Amino acid sequence: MRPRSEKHQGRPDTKREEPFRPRKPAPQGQGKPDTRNLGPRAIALDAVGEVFSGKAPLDHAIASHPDHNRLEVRDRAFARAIAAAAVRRKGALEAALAVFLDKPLPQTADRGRHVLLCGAAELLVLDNAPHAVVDAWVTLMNADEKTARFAGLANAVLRRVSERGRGAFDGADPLADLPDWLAARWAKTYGEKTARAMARARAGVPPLDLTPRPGIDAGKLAGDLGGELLPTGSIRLEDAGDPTLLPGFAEGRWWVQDAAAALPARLLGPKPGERIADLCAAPGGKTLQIAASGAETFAIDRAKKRLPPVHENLERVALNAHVEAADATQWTPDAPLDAVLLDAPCSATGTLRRRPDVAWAKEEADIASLAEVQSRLLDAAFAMLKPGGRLVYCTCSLEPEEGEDQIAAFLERTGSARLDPVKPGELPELETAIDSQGAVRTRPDMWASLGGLDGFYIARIVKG
Ligand SMILES: C[S@@+](CC[C@H](N)C(=O)[O-])C[C@H]1O[C@@H](n2cnc3c(N)ncnc32)[C@H](O)[C@@H]1O
Repeated sequence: MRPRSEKHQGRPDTKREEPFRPRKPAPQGQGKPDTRNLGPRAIALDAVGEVFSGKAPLDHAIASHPDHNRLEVRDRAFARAIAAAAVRRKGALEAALAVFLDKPLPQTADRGRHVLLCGAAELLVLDNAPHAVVDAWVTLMNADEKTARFAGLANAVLRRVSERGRGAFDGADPLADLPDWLAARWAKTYGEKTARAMARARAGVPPLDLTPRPGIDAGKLAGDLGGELLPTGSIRLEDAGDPTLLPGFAEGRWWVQDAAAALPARLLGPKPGERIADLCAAPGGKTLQIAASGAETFAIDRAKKRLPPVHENLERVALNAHVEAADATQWTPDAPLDAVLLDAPCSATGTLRRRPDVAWAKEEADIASLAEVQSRLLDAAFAMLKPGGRLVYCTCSLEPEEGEDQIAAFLERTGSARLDPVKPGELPELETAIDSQGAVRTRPDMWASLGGLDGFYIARIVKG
């Protein structure tokens, strides 16, 4: 299974990026622009502006748009598909546009540039009908006095992109889709070749991964769902549609969780009767794994507003946990714990294939401040353990400061801590993800033939 192109893709959550054909092409009227049927595109355009200016994450920008609630569900999905494609493939789309632009639009013309980007995204990523696409984006360019002067240019450029833009788009360097600071970082950390493979792997929208509830026949469930059972136990589906409509959702037979995100709790190895804390728990994917083992589970998260999904997930899957809103650096258990899972807040650069906007919501300086938070959380988590207790630390980041460097510094300052190396048999067909210390580093370009996986760092530590 390979990563799919955007036109066939879906997100891991309940929202999907789906192919879309406008019901009716926007009319080619003269004079006052006709903005009928432009609602989803206008929302996508505003959302792209919010993402690139760092004002809001993509889903929030779309859902909080004043016109969002007026759209049918199908049109909301269309708005998201356009905006996500424009954000995900920014560099490649700009490369295709540049071929037909004598010079770039001025720096002051952000909105005009975003019109071209969204139009090109529809043409080259979503493969929508060129005539309707060009008409709609030219009309939108014309509809705003700040961009109207570029309407003629948009018409000419988007037409040419639809006819001859494919080569430049397909040939573009995938690293150009990322903010410059992140592309440079990945190249420095992993080398140009691997960094490019990582960027390429996040260019397509990933499949949907599910974690089956323990005790369920995962092979049979995979067959029932038309999916594939992955070597580490997750089930992978392509073109799954809305997960809440899939068989077994309501009965709690599985939950949505990237195959890499399912590894930390598996490597923790929770056992019935153990007392285990999941310290940064919301929305609760790893809490469910721990609770399903029969361990007494404490799900702690600082963000109270992120806790309702934890409760809803536990209820749907019919599992129990003590759920509490608390800062994990302040929270203390009644008695020392058998194990702690710390899925620390991070830059989330490992999840770009699922959330392409994440790269634009962060700056390089954020990594150092997040690393400080992670360091405090690590110390607090370790203090909660009884002697012999286990700590699994993980982040969905590809940055060493939030992974390898973080754990090296922790082991250096904590005499009673030792790394418990992950054994090859614990990660079937993913043995290459185990580093020389016995920690785990997954990357989006791994498991290429199976459809890739998110980037995670995972270390298992024992208290001496
Ligand atoms: C990566 S997410 C956790 C995802 C979750 N473990 C899962 O698998 O569904 C990080 C979480 O850390 C929480 N968080 C950040 N700082 C925290 C702190 N000091 N104490 C507790 N939770 C914190 C955030 O609210 C966020 O929900």
